[in-house]
This record gives sequence, structure tokens and C-alpha cells, in this order.
Amino acid sequence: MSVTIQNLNKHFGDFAALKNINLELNVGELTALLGPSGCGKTSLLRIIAGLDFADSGKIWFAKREVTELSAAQRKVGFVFQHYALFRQMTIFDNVAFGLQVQPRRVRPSKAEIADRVFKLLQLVKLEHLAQSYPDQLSGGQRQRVALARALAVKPEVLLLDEPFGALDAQVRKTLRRWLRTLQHELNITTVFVTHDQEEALEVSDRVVVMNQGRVEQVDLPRNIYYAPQTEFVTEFVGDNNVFHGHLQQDQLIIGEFVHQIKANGKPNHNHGSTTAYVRPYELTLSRHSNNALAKGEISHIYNIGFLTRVEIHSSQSQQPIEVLLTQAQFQQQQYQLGETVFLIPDNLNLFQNMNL
Ligand SMILES: Nc1ncnc2c1ncn2[C@@H]1O[C@H](COP(=O)(O)OP(=O)(O)OP(=O)(O)O)[C@@H](O)[C@H]1O
Repeated sequence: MSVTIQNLNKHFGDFAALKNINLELNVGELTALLGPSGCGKTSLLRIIAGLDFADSGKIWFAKREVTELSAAQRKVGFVFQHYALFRQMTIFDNVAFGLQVQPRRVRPSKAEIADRVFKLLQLVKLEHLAQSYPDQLSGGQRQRVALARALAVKPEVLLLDEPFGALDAQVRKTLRRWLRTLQHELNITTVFVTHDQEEALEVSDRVVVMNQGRVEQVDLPRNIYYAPQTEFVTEFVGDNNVFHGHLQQDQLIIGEFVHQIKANGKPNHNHGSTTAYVRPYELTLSRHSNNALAKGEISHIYNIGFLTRVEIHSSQSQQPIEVLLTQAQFQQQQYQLGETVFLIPDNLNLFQNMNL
């Protein structure tokens, strides 16, 4: 079931929480809504679910307009960050709940319910805990039960609001891989809210990056990382070093440094005040100033297995500059703490400041 969102707006009092959202979520895809706290992810998810309603705009599930329909009428499955399981019910009864409360005329028979619940518990690999109670389960297991419960009513769209947000890092990692496999097996259109970029990039088929109630970019995870279209996406996703300078034709001028820009890195306008973003692994250290962006003093060296992280203090950057090299690269050059080095970029993401 595809989901289409058209010209959606939502206010809370005077505050515009969602501003003209247009989205097309593809059938069977796992879409992540990613953005900082307060950008409107949960508001959008709740409106897709029918738990809240927009001021204007329309929503379709395939060809069925659902804008005015309640959550129950839309047939969505929902999983929240905090496992909302019924503590006094067994795991089996928790999963069966949505089916047992259906009106008699549509409710499956007792045997059918039992069969479906066991299949779902097998799917989330918890069939051995059917007769346990939520308090006897770990956080990760409870979230898997919550997912089985959401799936029990055969939803057309599955909506997950930071489902692993309350779990520790290791469990999160295991569960997000597991969710990805499961989601592909079931092929159910899924929307997943997260403020964790690694989670969004690893789990989803497509990522919607949001900022202050607007959609900034909708793209494949690799494009969000390697080809960010806006300054916000560049800054929000992945680590960056930031340099402020001036563009003049093909040259980026930062203080005393003049860097020749490669043909593929040129922005549309080639004049004026510019911010350059460079990933830590896209910077190389050199003892020569040729085509450098900046220079500075090595202030910290940190080995992290295969990689070496080098921090550099420079008057060209407000923050310490971070460079990631392989151990081999680093050792070959024998850089020392306190040494002055030049920074050469392999790639630049340039955004021009239109106000200046
Ligand atoms: N019921 C409400 N009444 C008033 N303001 C609200 C309400 N719900 C959300 N907001 C505001 O709308 C904005 C978006 O909230 P929302 O919960 O959608 O953000 P979010 O991106 O999901 O953030 P988080 O990651 O912190 O959950 C926030 O500024 C929030 O304070």
C-alpha cells in the first residue's frame, strides 16, 4: 500500500509544526523520518496514523483517501518508544488483544486467533515466551512483542515511533538489523521515526530529512550521506569540518589560502561568501601548502583500531578540525603532536550565503 501526502499543514495554536508536506511513500518500503527534536516527525506520523488530524492537506493509502478517517478505519499498526504492553496479560494475550476486541462479525475464531498469534510470535522469535508476562521480558523482547501485536491485525501501513529509543546501544543495533530483515520479508509499507542518523541510514530504503516542520530532502540513504542537497542535511548527517570563505570563480579563498575547486564541486554561482563542509575522511594532511584550505597544529592523536583520528587547532576554523586517516597513512608520514600541518580536501560541499 503506497502512502501519498499532499500539501499537509499542521498548527498547534500559532505554531506551525508542519509546513506544506508533500511525500510519496512507496509500497513495501521502509521510510525513515529523520530530524532533530521538535522538527515535526512525530506530528507527521500521528497524522498518517489518524491519531491526529492536519489543518489542511490530504492523505491517500493507495487510491483510498483517508484524510478524515480514524486510526481504526485506516488499518494502521503502531509501535511507540515505550512498550505499551498490558502488564497483567500474558505475551500471547497481548498479541491477541487487537483481534479479540474486534466486532464479532469480523473477529476470527478462537482457533484462528491462536494460530495467527503463534505465527507472529515465531516471526519475532518469542514463541517460547507466550505464557510469560511483560515484566519477565527484556526491553528488546518487549518491543518485539509490541511489533507482533501491531502486526496481528494485518495493518496496511506500519508506523513506528522511535521503537528502539529506550533501549541500550547494543540491543538497538541487533533489533534494527532484525527489523530490516523482518520488514523485507513482510513487505509492508513502514514509516519509522528516529532522530538517530545511523539508525535511519542503516535500516531504511529511503530517508526523509525534516527540519522545522519542512521536508529538506527525500532520498536513498547513501545520497543523504554522500549527496546532501541542502546545508541543513549536510550539517545534520555525518561529521563535518566547517570553513567560512569566499568564492571567486574557481577558487575558494579562506584567509591566506587559495584552493582550486575541482570542476564537479562547483556551485551554481561562483561568487561571494561561502561555507565549505568537509568530512573528516576527506581531508589529507600535508607538509606543503599547495592547494591547502587551512593550516594548524596537531593537538590530539587518537588511534581507533584501523583508523587514526587527528585533531588540529587552526585559526581558519572555530572548532578543532578533525581528520580521519588509516593507521598506515598516519604512520607512513610520522606526524607528531604539536607539528604544523596543511589541510588538503579531496572533496568539498559548498553552500553560498545568499544574504551577503
Ligand atoms: N499537542 C501539541 N501541542 C502543542 N505543541 C505541540 C504538540 N505536539 C507537538 N507540538 C510541537 O510541535 C513541534 C513538533 O513536535 P514533534 O513531536 O512532532 O517533533 P519531533 O520531531 O517528533 O520531536 P522529538 O524527536 O523530540 O519527538 C514541537 O515544537 C512541539 O513542541
